[in-house]
Amino acid sequence: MAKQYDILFRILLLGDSGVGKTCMLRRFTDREFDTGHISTIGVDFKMKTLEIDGIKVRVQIWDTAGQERYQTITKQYYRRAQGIVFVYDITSESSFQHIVKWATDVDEYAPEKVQRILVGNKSDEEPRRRVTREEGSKLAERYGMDFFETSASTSHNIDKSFSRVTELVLQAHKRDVDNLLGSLDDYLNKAGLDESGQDKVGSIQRVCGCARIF
Ligand SMILES: Nc1nc2c(ncn2[C@@H]2O[C@H](COP(=O)(O)OP(=O)(O)OP(=O)(O)O)[C@@H](O)[C@H]2O)c(=O)[nH]1
Repeated sequence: MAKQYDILFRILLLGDSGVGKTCMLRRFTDREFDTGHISTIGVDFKMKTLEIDGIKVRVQIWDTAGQERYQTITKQYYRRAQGIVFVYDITSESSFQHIVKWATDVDEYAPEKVQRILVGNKSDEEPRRRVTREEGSKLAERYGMDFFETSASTSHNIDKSFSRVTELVLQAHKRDVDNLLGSLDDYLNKAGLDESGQDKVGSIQRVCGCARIF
C-alpha cells in the first residue's frame, strides 16, 4: 500500500459569522457550495491531502463558529494551529473591521510561529462590494500577510489560498519536517520494511503522530 501522507498540519479558519468559512471549506474539500447559512456550532473540521515540493501534507482544517457566544470554545483551538486563515466578506465592512480583533486574539493565544493569510471572500458579489481590494491588501501588508480575494461560489482562488497557507506552514517547519522525514527513512531502513509492507503504513502514521506537536 502506498504511503498516505508524510506530515499533518492544523489550519484554522477565523472570521465573523456569515463570511463564508464553511462554504470555503466545503468548496475546497468536497467541491460543493451551499447557498444556505447554517451557523457552525463550536468547531468542525475536514481533511485534505496536498502535495507540496514532493511532500504529502495532510491538512486538518478547523472551521470555527464566527458567533461571539462560541469564542471561549474556539479559542482553545488556537494554540494547536500551525496556520490561520482570517476571512472577511467583501460585502461587509464590519467583518473587515473585525479582522483586527481576530488578529489580536491570535497574537494572544496562538503559537508565535503560526502562519497567517488574509482572505476577502464573496468576490463574485461585485455590485454589493463594500471593501475595496486595496483596503484588503493594505491590511494584509500591515500584518505581513499574503492576501487573496476568493469566492466559494465560483471557486475563485479557493485552492490557491489553502495551498498558500499550507506552503507557508511547511516552510516555517522545514527543519522539523526534514528531520522528521530523515528519521523516518532511517527508521524504515533499520526496520527493513519495504514500500509495499502493510507495517510501513502503520509505522509512518505512528511516526507522523510526532508531527502533530509542531
Ligand atoms: N455570493 C457568495 N455567497 C457566499 C460565498 N461564500 C458563502 N456564501 C454565503 O454566505 C452565507 C454564509 O456562509 P457560511 O459558510 O455558512 O458562513 P460562516 O462564515 O461559516 O458562518 P458561521 O458558521 O456562522 O461562522 C451562506 O448563505 C453562503 O451561501 C461566496 O463566495 N459568494
